[in-house]
Amino acid sequence: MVGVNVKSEVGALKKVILHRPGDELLNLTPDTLERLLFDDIPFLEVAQQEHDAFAQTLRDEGVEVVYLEDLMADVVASSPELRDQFLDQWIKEAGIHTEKWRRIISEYLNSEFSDPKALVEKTMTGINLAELDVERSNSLIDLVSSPTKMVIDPMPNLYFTRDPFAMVGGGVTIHRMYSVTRNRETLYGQYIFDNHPDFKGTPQYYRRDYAFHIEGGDVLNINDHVLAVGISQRTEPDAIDTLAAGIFADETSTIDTVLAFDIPNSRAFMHLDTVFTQIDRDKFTIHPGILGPLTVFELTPGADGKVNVKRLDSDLESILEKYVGCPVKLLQCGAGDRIAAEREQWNDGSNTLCIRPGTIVVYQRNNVTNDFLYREGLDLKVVPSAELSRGRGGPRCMSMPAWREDL
Ligand SMILES: NC(=[NH2+])NCCC[C@H](N)C(=O)O
Repeated sequence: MVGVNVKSEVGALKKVILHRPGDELLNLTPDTLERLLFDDIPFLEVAQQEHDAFAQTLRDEGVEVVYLEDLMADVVASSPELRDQFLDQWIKEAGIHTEKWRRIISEYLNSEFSDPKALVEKTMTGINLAELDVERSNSLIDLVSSPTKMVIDPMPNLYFTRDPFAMVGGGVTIHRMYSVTRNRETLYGQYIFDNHPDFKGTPQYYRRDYAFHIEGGDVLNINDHVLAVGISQRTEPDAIDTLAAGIFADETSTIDTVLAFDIPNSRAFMHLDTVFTQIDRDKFTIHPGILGPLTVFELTPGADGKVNVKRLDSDLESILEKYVGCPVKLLQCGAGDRIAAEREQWNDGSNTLCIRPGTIVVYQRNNVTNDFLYREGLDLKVVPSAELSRGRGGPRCMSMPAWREDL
């Protein structure tokens, strides 16, 4: 399958991009957790088993699973120039600005990581000072620095492939991220969408060097005419304006309406998909905590490339009914129990991945919400989640659909 096609949240999933959590998780420490956006340190071996179970669940449902690290390894293997250019940029964006350290790091990578996939994985893992062959002179580093400090940070959030880029219809948005730590992740997407034979030529509606931040957890494809984007901790309204103008200007795109959902700015609700996902043609899961404070704006093409914006003064259900085109049902995380709702939302109870209308992947630990969805007639594919959930992301966060069948 070449190119991308994602014109809904629920059309039969055919191809998805994942990242198997790797040694980057071993470089999380209590001191860096907050900055690296984790709440605890996952046990890597079990996190990998859980992730493999997630990938197998998708394969069993006929989905082609491709890994970000393999796509990037293909790019690195395809040309020595691209490989060098990527490494230079990766070193620079890791905050290494002196000639001396650039040389030490690139020599280390070139001598120890000749295999393209090992090299790509190393760029994800980060580099510890102790790994580098630095002469132990009487320099200040030797005297006061810890020999085991990170020279280059890991990228532990990479297994949330939902966020650094997002498919919008037949195009892609490559993001400027909210946090320094996640901004480096988008390099892989940029190289893959610029160079990989399976993705090259896909229209790019947003680029990583734009000024405003936006993340894929906020981007929901309602149908081939309507895109929903969250205004959240991670996505600025200015980015949605820019994105809407880019989509409306592309003649190949059929999207004529962007809905901006203004959700409260908090860690628990970092993206729209942490509180709201579509699970069937006419059903959504929702965290009751956002129902009150939610405001929705409609963006449509105006004259001379401008974008018209209008505030929608009705409740969420009526808004969805209008744009989805049929009566909709909002199923609440926690099944009406407020404590269960908050507990399970924190562990991604309303963050589901739809495989086809009515069939969804959910985390095992959210049993109150899962029982409720089961009783409402949904077909649940339950995956283990004790370790993966410590990164604060669920099945939707851990997956980037590249191809869904049209509805
Ligand atoms: N689409 C999502 N909800 N992604 C969740 C990402 C979690 C990650 N630790 C972060 O804070 O960025």
